[in-house]
Amino acid sequence: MPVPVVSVAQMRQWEQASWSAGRTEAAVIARVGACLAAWLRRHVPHNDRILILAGKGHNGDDARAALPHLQGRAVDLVEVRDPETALPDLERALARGPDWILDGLFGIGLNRPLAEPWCRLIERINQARSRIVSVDVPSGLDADTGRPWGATLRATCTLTLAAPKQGLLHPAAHTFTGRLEVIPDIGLVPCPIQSELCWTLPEDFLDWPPPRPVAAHKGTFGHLAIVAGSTGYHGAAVLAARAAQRARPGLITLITPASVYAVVASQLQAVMVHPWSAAHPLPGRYTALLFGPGLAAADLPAEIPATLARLWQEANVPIVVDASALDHVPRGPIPRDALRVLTPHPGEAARLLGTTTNEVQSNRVAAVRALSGQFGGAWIVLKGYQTLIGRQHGPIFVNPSGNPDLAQGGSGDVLAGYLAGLCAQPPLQGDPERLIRYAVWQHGAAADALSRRHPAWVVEDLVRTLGRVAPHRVASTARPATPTTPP
Ligand SMILES: NC(=O)C1=CN([C@@H]2O[C@H](COP(=O)(O)OP(=O)(O)OC[C@H]3O[C@@H](n4cnc5c(N)ncnc54)[C@H](O)[C@@H]3O)[C@@H](O)[C@H]2O)[C@H](O)CC1
Ligand SMILES: [K+]
Repeated sequence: MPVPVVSVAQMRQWEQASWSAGRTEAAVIARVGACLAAWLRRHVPHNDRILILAGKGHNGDDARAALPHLQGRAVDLVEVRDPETALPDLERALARGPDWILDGLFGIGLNRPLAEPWCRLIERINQARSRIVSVDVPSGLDADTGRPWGATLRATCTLTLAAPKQGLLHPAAHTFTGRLEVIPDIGLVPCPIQSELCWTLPEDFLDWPPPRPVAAHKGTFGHLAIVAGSTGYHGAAVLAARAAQRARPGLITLITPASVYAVVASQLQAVMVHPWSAAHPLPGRYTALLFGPGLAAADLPAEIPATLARLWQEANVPIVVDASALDHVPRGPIPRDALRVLTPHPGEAARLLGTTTNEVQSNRVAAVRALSGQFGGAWIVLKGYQTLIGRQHGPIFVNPSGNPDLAQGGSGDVLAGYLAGLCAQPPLQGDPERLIRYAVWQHGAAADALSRRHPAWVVEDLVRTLGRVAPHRVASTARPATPTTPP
């Protein structure tokens, strides 16, 4: 289940509900310690030195509770109850050159500006070139607003407990949180809080996509039509088609302008390729349509935008629209039960909304709501760091996977193709919310798997890895998700 994004007050409410139901703080802290240690054992090379900084509140208790589970590792513990008296111990520990610091100085209990000695201590830790893993919140950050209370540790990774705190998702917080991960199960009662924003967990997909029926044949899994590519942009069509293959619909047909037909067709085998013709029956027998990647050249046949506009308003099969094709989607109502998905990046979202990229980025949730409102309640995938998925009403999901190595031309074409390949499959069409969340998560998780092995990967590698990352439970003792070796 995705977890809600919460305020500090809501987190306290959840905590209280747990204690009232008989859960104990001691048991929760012990479990948090075990989860933190499991994360460290998984990510920290065996000979690396770890420094645990334990503050005076429960955030410190959490960090301290990891210690018994790190036997056999080089670990120092420094208790920081007062910044001035702790300084000599801290300097001694830093002189030992810790590779990693587990930051348990302050969590959600920080509720006022930090005095000068605390700020100096925090800046001193930031200067020590260790990788910082923050427990719950980077120490010094206001977990509600995402702004520093004077000084804040700059974490490589923040392991937030039970649910992400709203301030951690604020753009101002990103340089302090580093990569944000959620440890969902710390032993509290089921979450009593509802929130507009929900955080997707890898374990949401442990049973998805469902197993294929033994007697299935290619007709079971639908037929995707992709309308993509144009002079100068033929590669986008090829990438989208190859990514769609990774989603494994029964059949894929790519329809591309005659000007690039030969070069596109020569790069694909299992995908059927046709030159664009207004006579080609759409939606015809297809079970989903993708319009977009590479439909950007000035000489694009005029019937393509017109066909998209007609199908968007009439066709009763799922339609995904990406990239330049977004400009041809008509505003207003869409057929009642037909799936419609738009996948803009912030620049495209700004163009559609008649605003600036900065405006979109400063309130991404509002941008999703506004776009969906304009386009008849369609699903919006607003790409970028922590991609958002949602509609005009209902929950908006934050995707946790992906990393800056995805910032390369073609990665959006790959997402659109993969997403459309899933949309085409009748056995998956009953749960569009999970389908879209899974496509976005898998795309980011494939990038993460590649980056763990080698950062210098290219989009063609992404296509090869897509669909191969197995979802896992966060902070379990199981191995992290890694792709299997491509055949
Ligand atoms: N939320 C949960 O369900 C659980 C959270 N856990 C962890 O506990 C912390 C919150 O613990 P708490 O003791 O309330 O607060 P902190 O550890 O963040 O420490 C606050 C500590 O510092 C004092 N303080 C506040 N502001 C300042 C300041 N500007 N200068 C100096 N001192 C300050 C405050 O008075 C307290 O003494 C949460 O983040 C989780 O890590 C548990 O795991 C249980 C479940
Ligand atoms: K912390």
